[in-house]
Amino acid sequence: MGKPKLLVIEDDLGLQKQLRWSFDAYEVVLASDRESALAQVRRHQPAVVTMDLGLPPHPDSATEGLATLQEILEHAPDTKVIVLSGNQERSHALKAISLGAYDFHQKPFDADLLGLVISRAFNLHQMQQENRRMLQIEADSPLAGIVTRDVGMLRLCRDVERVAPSSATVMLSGDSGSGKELLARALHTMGGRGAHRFVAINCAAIPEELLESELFGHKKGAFTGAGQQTLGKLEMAHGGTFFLDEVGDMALALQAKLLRFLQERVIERLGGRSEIALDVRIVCATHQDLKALVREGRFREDLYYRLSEIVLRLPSLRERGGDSVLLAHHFRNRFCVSEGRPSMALSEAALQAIEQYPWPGNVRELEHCIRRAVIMADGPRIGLADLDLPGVIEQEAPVNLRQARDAAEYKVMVLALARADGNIAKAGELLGVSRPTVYDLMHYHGIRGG
Ligand SMILES: Nc1ncnc2c1ncn2[C@@H]1O[C@H](COP(=O)(O)OP(=O)(O)OP(=O)(O)O)[C@@H](O)[C@H]1O
Repeated sequence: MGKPKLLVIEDDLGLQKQLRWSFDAYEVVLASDRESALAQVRRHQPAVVTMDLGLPPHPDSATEGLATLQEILEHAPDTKVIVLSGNQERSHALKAISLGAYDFHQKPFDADLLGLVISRAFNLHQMQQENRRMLQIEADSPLAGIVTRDVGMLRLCRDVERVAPSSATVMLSGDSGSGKELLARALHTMGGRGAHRFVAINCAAIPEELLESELFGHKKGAFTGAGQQTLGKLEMAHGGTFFLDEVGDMALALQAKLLRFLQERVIERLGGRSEIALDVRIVCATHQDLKALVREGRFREDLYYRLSEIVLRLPSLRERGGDSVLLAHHFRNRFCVSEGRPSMALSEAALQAIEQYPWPGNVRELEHCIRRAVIMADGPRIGLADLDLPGVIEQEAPVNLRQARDAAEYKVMVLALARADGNIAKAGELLGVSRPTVYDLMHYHGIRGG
């Protein structure tokens, strides 16, 4: 990726150069009047612009500058325009802000301070662009609540749309936290059962001896402790959808009862005698290889075929190209709102780590990680350390003497060249070194001549 583009609108050539020297972290493009400024905006679409209000043909008044500002914002309303103004022109600067300028800064400019304002403007612009993209992706979402750009996931969402109106029993297979319940809910609402209940049960989380009454309900006194009649979860889901999570963990005896329900669509409460007919759509999920369990004799083959009329496999998060970063933005937006924090950005290092981390706990792990980071981050930026990812260590500030010297030398070079207005001989005098040494140093630090 190239450097971000900064447009400098300034008719004083000396100042133009000075700004370019000072902000060479950006690709600085220049303009000296309204026409060239608009041409540069159209051509480069810079995120941030610094502008002098006194532009030709009326360098002594703010009219031309304010008109240029208005035209830039009409053409590219997201552009962050920073107005550079003299002390006596405060009212003009305020007028510029009322017309939509992002900020103003007094001349003569202080490179460090203006640098901060510019960098904040770039961050804000980037965040606004990301949010806009996010809203668009959410609006384009193939299924409500599902955020993805991955081809495999998009195909899967289309499959969900297709099977939702049918009465087929669907099995969702995929790693833990990959979104199986989310898809089961989509099947429920899109299958025309949304007015009724979606009831979920996790077979791995409920002790074997309780699971039967959880599923089928019981009559008063059906077993010790059964104080009153209780509806089973299947009955509660009448008219709606019943989601059986981790179905591979169900004990064999109960598997037989579930099979009977799937064949006859009636239940009998524990301790009861009458049969109750139910209209329930069954969706089940597993992270295990059920076929292998069938081979090992731990899962009934006939039940397996009943449950897997249609099998949909969810890719793990690391198989979905680009989705981890996309979801990180999505969760950051969501948690900034729910945790009452102002908008926050994810740092470049954090985004890189998110992209590279394998996410064994899938979307759920990412969701928890971003929630924690939103709560714990000190400033408006989520850094690598805030993510607290196992095995990812933050690069520390250089303690190496050579690196520290290089950094200091670079800073002084830029300053001298700016003061000397790009004149190499003059910069050499200021620095106390010869012209060829200035050239060498410029070459070494990758500083371009102006
Ligand atoms: N594509 C997605 N877009 C947005 N949120 C998602 C997506 N996939 C999953 N989530 C969110 O991630 C979390 C975990 O998803 P879910 O509970 O559906 O996973 P699961 O596969 O059913 O997990 P388990 O197997 O552990 O029960 C939920 O909060 C869900 O809303």
